[in-house]
Amino acid sequence: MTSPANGEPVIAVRGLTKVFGERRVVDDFDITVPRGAIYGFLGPNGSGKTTTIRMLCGLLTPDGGEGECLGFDIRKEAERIKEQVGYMTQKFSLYEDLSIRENLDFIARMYRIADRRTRVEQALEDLGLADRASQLAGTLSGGWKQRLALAACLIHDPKLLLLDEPTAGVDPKARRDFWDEIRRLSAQGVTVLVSTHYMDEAVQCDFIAYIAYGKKLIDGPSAEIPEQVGLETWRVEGPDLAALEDRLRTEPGIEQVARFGSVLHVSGTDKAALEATVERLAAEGTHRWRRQVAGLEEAFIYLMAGARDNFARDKPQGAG
Ligand SMILES: Nc1ncnc2c1ncn2[C@@H]1O[C@H](COP(=O)(O)OP(=O)(O)OP(=O)(O)O)[C@@H](O)[C@H]1O
Repeated sequence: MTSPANGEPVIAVRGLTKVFGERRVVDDFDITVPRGAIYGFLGPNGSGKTTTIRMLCGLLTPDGGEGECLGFDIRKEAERIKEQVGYMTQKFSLYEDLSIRENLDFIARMYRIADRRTRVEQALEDLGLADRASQLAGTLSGGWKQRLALAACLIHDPKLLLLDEPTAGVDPKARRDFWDEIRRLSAQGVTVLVSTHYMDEAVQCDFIAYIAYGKKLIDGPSAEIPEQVGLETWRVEGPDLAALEDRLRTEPGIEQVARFGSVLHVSGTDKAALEATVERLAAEGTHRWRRQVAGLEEAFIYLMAGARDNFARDKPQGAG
């Protein structure tokens, strides 16, 4: 069976393009995903993340572009790709009137898994679902539904997981548990591509691509994203931060004020303008100012703040 060797990327596509009507919803998109990586897709609603994911796994035929996923041609060998991909969609798509075990058994039958019963019991154990195996899927909370959905898309041992906003609407504790599971899978060599709107998920990714209006605006290892965004950041602490926060938002050179506990992180892309403002405010002597290395958190807040729902209007505005 063809499969990418260790050093080869699991996904390598170039110029991926999809047009719906007159809209180019994915535009000349390149992406390379190394084996075992957790790769995050960030971007506003409607920026083309789902469409890209669907083209990568052979569910949608691109109008332009080429490449391989899991060593198979995304245009000509879509069926082979689907066999080895676990795809978790935004919408819960399992049977609500079947139990957890019955749902997994059904999926295992669809994949014609030889040792079906053992595999289902194993999946129940691995995902911590064994105690609830008889519970109807429709009666599960959001976090448990999502765990079941993950178990279902892992049942055939996929090499690549495509997760489309897997934790939307799930509470932070369930989200952390989910991510522990993703890390465990990644450590076993499963490659994960995940789209998200959440900062706490973005910071878990090894690589990030930021997408707006179907175009990839930024991508790279997570640690390099802040530099690419080009934010200069200062931290400030002292009395009455709420009032200071309001004031800072009107000062020149300050594009973002984010609160982290008892400090504010103040950022901008115009270094000189920001420094002039900081110097002036620091001279007042009421607050302590210190230069701060911009992290992924600041970069993420900056990117998402600039983003609006794509295609909500005809003309692009404020992308990224
Ligand atoms: N089958 C389709 N026919 C026509 N337009 C479509 C189709 N599928 C998606 N679109 C449009 O393409 C654009 C990109 O949608 P897509 O779902 O890929 O974005 P997304 O980044 O995943 O958004 P979200 O974060 O909201 O899921 C949207 O404007 C959407 O309405």
